[in-house]
Amino acid sequence: MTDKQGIDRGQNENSEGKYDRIFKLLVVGDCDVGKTSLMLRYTTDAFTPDSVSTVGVDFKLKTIFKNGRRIKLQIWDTAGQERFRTITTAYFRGAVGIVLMYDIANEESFRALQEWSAQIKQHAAESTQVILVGNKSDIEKDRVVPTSKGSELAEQLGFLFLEASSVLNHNVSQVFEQLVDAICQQTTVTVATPSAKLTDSQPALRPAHSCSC
Ligand SMILES: Nc1nc2c(ncn2[C@@H]2O[C@H](COP(=O)(O)OP(=O)(O)OP(=O)(O)O)[C@@H](O)[C@H]2O)c(=O)[nH]1
Repeated sequence: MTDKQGIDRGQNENSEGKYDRIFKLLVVGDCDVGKTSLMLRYTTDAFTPDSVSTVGVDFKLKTIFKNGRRIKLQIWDTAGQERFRTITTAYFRGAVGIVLMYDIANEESFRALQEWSAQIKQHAAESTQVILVGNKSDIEKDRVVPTSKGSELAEQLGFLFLEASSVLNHNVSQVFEQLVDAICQQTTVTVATPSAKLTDSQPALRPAHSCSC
């Protein structure tokens, strides 16, 4: 059901099935920090140790239930490689939530967060919620980024923060749940209409409308 302003108030159905809300989320960060693994662990509950480097972008869908509403998450996994940067930043537009990742055993991936946050500020909407994720918390012996450094940076940037491990399935669902909670707490979120196409050549959703979860 769509009201006069074109805002979806009821249940919609498109080729991806029924939903009340659809949120476009993006997973970004340097190469090899574990973006694909996190997305796959969350959407398929599987971990594949020999995952291949993402080329461009890819997405997976997952439906969750919140306050009796069916929320479809459209989770976009982006390539960490610099050569894909122009493509991946185009996908920031229309994202209501971003998972920004680094590897707790890779100092360079942590330093790169300054550049990633600058890209987010430049290309994403001001209302976009961001969660900083220190990944690979299972390899504590190789840790070079203390938890306190991660949480301090997140606080400074105004982002949520968690450490996670796709290997151990530690905090994986919490990453997405906390991000969705933050999105739902806002009064204005981007809502896709039933006609929104899930193609990788059409990354943008419809303009922001007021709604709550
Ligand atoms: N120990 C450990 N290894 C992980 C974890 N998550 C991913 N990895 C490994 O890290 C490597 C990179 O994982 P990917 O998920 O492909 O990383 P990515 O960020 O998607 O990489 P790009 O697509 O190249 O940007 C792979 O060898 C994974 O098996 C984790 O939580 N713990």
